[in-house]
Amino acid sequence: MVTIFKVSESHWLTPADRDQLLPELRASGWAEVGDRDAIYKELQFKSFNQAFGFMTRVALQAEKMNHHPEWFNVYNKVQITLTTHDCGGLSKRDIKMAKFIDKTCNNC
Ligand SMILES: C[C@H](O)[C@H](O)[C@H]1CNC2=NC(N)=NC(=O)C2=N1
Repeated sequence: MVTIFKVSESHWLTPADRDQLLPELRASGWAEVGDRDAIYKELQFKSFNQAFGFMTRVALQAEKMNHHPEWFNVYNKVQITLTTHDCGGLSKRDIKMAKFIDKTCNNC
């Protein structure tokens, strides 16, 4: 008898998950936060208009996923921290959101 464990997307990432999933995000500019189990990236756009348009698209995705970034915007810069509050650290939702962010900002 095979037992299949379905791990929810908001489950804490195991070390093996991290070894598999984080290198790709590090390569696109994400960094692990020193004092939190979270990942961080700074984005710079051509204008505030571009930055806010990006934030609008991410906000809609956040609502769709029920997974919200911690972010800070000054003019054309957006600082983003991703972590899963429900599990107190990184989960697959953070990986999914980071990939969406990278796709949406066209490697800005
Ligand atoms: C009540 C609501 O569903 C939860 O608080 C959701 C909302 N958005 C969230 N966003 C993030 N980043 N982590 C969460 O655990 C989370 N949980």
